[in-house]
Amino acid sequence: MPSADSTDHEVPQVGAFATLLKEALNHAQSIKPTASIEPPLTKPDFNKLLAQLPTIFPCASPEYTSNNLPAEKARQYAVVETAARHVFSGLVAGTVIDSPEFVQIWNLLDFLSVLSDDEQCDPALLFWLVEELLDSQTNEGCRKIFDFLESRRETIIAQNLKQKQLVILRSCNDLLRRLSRAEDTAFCGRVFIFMFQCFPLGDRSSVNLRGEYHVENVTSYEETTVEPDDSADKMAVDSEADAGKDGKDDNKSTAKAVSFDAKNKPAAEKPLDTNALYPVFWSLQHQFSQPTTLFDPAQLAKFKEGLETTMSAFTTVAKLQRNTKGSDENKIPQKRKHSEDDDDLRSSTNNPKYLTSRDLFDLEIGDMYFRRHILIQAFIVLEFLLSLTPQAKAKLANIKVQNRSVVYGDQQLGEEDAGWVREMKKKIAAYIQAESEGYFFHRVIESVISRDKNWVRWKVESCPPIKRDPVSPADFNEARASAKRIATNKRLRAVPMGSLSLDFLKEEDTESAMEKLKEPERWKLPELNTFQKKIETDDLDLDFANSEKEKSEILEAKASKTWRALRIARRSKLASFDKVDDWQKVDAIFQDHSTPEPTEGEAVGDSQGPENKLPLILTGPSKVGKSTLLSMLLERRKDAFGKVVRHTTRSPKDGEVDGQDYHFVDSKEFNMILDGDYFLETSTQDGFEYGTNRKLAQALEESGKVPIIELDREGIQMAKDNGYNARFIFISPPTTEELEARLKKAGVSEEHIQSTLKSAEEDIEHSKSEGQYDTTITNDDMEEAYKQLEAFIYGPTGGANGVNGDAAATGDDVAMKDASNGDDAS
Ligand SMILES: Nc1ncnc2c1ncn2[C@@H]1O[C@H](COP(=O)(O)OP(=O)(O)OP(=O)(O)O)[C@@H](O)[C@H]1O
Repeated sequence: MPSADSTDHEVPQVGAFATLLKEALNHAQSIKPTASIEPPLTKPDFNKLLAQLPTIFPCASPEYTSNNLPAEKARQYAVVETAARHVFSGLVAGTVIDSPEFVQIWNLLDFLSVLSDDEQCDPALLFWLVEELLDSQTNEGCRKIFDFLESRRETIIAQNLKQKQLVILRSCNDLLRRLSRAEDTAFCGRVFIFMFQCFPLGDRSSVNLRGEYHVENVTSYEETTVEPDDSADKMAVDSEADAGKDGKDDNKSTAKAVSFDAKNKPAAEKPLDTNALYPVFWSLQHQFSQPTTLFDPAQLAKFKEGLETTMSAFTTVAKLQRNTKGSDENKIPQKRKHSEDDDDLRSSTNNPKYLTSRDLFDLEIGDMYFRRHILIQAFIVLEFLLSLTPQAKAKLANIKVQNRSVVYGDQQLGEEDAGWVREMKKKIAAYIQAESEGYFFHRVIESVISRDKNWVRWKVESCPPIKRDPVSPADFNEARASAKRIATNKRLRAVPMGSLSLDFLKEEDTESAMEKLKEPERWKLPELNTFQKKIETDDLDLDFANSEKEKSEILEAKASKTWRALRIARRSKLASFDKVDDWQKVDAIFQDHSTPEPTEGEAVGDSQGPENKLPLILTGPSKVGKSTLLSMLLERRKDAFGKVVRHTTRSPKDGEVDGQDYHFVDSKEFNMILDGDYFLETSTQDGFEYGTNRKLAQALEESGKVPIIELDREGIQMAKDNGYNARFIFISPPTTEELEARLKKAGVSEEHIQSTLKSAEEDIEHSKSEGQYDTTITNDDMEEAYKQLEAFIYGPTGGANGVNGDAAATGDDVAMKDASNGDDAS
């Protein structure tokens, strides 16, 4: 039994427990002879000592019963705390954190953790001591303490977290206040991560509810201007050779930077004045770190100008880098070589600040990763600006309790500025995507930003609890019953509307009944021309109708016939639809009697799918006929294919049907799909999001259909970057004139026609690069193009993602006739 150390402590139990603690420490040292934090000591290591507790505190025994138990327990906790603090302060005062003896503190904390889980001391005691320990140590020492905390995190927060939360939060916040976020980011990050892991996701204790910015993070740079160096027609090329020749360059980095040598510069390329760019570029950091300064119109104007200058400089740099690629002299620096000194420096400082020396500037902007870093900052600030548009604010209007600190109710971004922001976002997105693995990188940024928007919204909503209560059994049963009600068929008609009677199946003679099923009128579609006569008769009847009622009945009947006729004509006479302006006059669809009969294998309503079930992705210039070919395929090969309809956040236009033209969803739903990583491609147009949900394609595949997706070139690239396995088909126009004619016919404005033709040429050029598409089909004659499409789809099963060499042999015609010289390349 431990003896009471009554000379040191007025309360005998304190002395007794302090002695027990010391025994525990000695025991710990004997079973863990190392001086390291690991391994943690656990309850079985201290079982013998725990068994002695009831001799000091009778209430520590599980069998102990008393009416006064809570008071006795409170007294025990106070005694344990006093003794523990006493031992602890003795140890802290007598050992330094780097010494091997300091392991005693870790052992003491482990013992207290065991006591706490055993309900023999206050649950927060361990953290109170940790708090003191943090206060007593330098930053370096605090890192060690965090090594301990991180190593024990799961066990020390597993029980009674509520009682511990406050002290954890207080210690972490105190520590964060001590550490400069700017200078000790990595450690700050550890502290934050520790907090995030300790607290439930929806806990608002550490949320920056007031939306404060870290305004002390000032980026300083050399403000004095430097005269351009005319002696060398280059932009500060840092090469070892130069540095050797010219003593003046001694202070420059010895790593090779991107070359801006005028000799290698394409004639049209504007030279880049990095001296002028330097202050403009670095001044952006001011607005990046304090976006609210942009409420001042002068600051906003400066920001716009600065970002535009930076973007055009980045574009020039990227072009120069592409042009000089391959030349050893002008290699882009991939990584600086670090000397050993550098390594030492990096391990002792965690300096997230930009190095803003003028000497480094060329090297920095020549580095793609550096440029990306800046562009991410720009993206964040642009998103912030967009949150000030009336449209963005309207989305918050239905939030009842708004956290005004993060809404900026009195600020509004004007239409013109909003337009600029959207354009700039597009520009930056295109820039990022064009660089190495840019699509993937851009997608990551988009996902992070869209997630962040959800957090911002949560803050705007004043952080409502995110934990949902479990559904009560009563609610569950009610939901199940109503789902059943909805899903259960209503009373069925004896014969579904428009269906032929199946009564004959009841007949005794099953064989003849089955024969009747084979009768052509049961499964064959009526001939198109049969409708012509019926519609003509309706027209005649209309002329002789005696009353409005009779007239409307005839009109209804005619509409039904016309609709059915159009559906049949759609399979083979889609081109004649252009001649139909009025639904009352559909003669055009009956006129061409040379409709080709369905060829073998092209059976009407044939549901047989191709052997190769890989999804098909169709692309090609606008109005080349993608949708037309796709509709033909869906119609002629019923049940074999299914179109994957894209999602969008924009509202439906006149005539657009939800689920048919697009899935019209709100941003929240869109972001949920994005967050789930279900989009195989996304794009932004006029501020609205578009995306193809791979789940829809998957669902089609699961139902036995081959999914068909219509995408533009960027979409295809994204799908490929995402590793989407599909067959890629490029639809090419026969000539630019023909494409122009189709564009005109479709009512596209002259200005758009020119830009569409230009991008069509780029698409066609791109399609010729090897491995881009599995096949190219020239859509001259629609039926012929359709045949080629089927031939490819049903043809020999080849690879995908542009590796199908066989596909080119299936009659595809890669080249577009060159309209300018009349050269028919086909
Ligand atoms: N081979 C063809 N000959 C003549 N006209 C055609 C041919 N193929 C398609 N068209 C017509 O061209 C127009 C555009 O076709 P469609 O809408 O299918 O193009 P698209 O490539 O899907 O266009 P977008 O990409 O803009 O959606 C339609 O009026 C269609 O009838």
